[in-house]
Amino acid sequence: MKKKHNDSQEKRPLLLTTGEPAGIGMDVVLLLAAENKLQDFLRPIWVTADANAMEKRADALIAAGVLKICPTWQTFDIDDLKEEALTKQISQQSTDTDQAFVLLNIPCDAPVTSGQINIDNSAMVAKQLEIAHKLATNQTVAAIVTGPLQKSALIDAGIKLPDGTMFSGHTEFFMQQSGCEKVVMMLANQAMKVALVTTHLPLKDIPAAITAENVRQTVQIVIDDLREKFGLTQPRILVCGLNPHAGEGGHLGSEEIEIINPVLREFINAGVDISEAMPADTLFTSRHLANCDTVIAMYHDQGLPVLKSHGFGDTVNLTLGLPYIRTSVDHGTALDLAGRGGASATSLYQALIMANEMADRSIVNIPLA
Ligand SMILES: N[C@H](C(=O)O)[C@H](O)COP(=O)(O)O
Repeated sequence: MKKKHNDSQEKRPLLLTTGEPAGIGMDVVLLLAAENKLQDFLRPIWVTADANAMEKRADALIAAGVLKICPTWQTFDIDDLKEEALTKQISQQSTDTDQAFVLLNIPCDAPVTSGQINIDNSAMVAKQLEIAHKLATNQTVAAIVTGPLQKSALIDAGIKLPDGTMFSGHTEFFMQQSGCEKVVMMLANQAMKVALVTTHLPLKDIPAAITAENVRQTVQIVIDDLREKFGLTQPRILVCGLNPHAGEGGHLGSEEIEIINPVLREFINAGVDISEAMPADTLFTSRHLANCDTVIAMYHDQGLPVLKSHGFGDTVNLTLGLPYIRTSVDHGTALDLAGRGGASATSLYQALIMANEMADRSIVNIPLA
């Protein structure tokens, strides 16, 4: 593949959604901005938030002694701007390099109180995701980095996924908005990367979701994105079984024999460095992890507790298989810390670093027309 570098592509912004306004999404942006860490990225950082709430949160953090200095930013009302005009207007006006970030103002419908969810503001949270999706799809921004939202608040407000089903997370929202049949949730930190065959499902619904097609699509997306987004040309993958002891030869469950292993053997026979289903309890030991780039787990709480116990706060959540780059923090809204201090911005910083690296890699891989 021929390579080219394109200056305008390189300078495309990273779009950061602050998510739930009562949570710590704005706090962690302000913390990074005050430490001049948003300037580490050779790209503009665009942040979606309510402008008034952001100012009040900065005041609260200064009053709490958490921020020594108040970072400065430039605010744009995006409601008035069509996406095509947005980049032009912002790049014309944002000439002041002292500004830590560009704030895309999405007003809340109700006043924001730190730590207190108000479901009247859930539409504003959903709007952040819609705008992020639009700006990533039309390539105005190089990547989306999402802050935490409160899933229950969106559900209680009656906000649905694009297909009309219950809101269950960014992952499913961006998948449906993009028209993807399947995406893969992966969480990554220094210790390991864990990708999931199923995402936000009740435990009782998981066995039915472990189909040959789901396993096959998951593995293929993981392979493709490890190559494309992480630059791993020959990824080494270990796969958890669904049942204890990976089914103990069929005595503790048959999914491994009937569904999972036949699919994994297709990949093994095609030359992919991937295991058959392994007992999850021993897979996650250093002996196995030392020789593996990614673990594929069958469900959320099979893989993520192990990963988060090795680095909660330094972990990045990302969505594989989307037509754009999306990374995210590994934590929730931490309502008890909002506006008070105590929130850590390390996961957001790691999510920005990962999105930035992936965006740089995607420029190098743009084929010449
Ligand atoms: N499963 C995610 C985690 O453990 O961090 C979290 O629920 C966020 O999911 P979304 O990115 O789909 O909102």
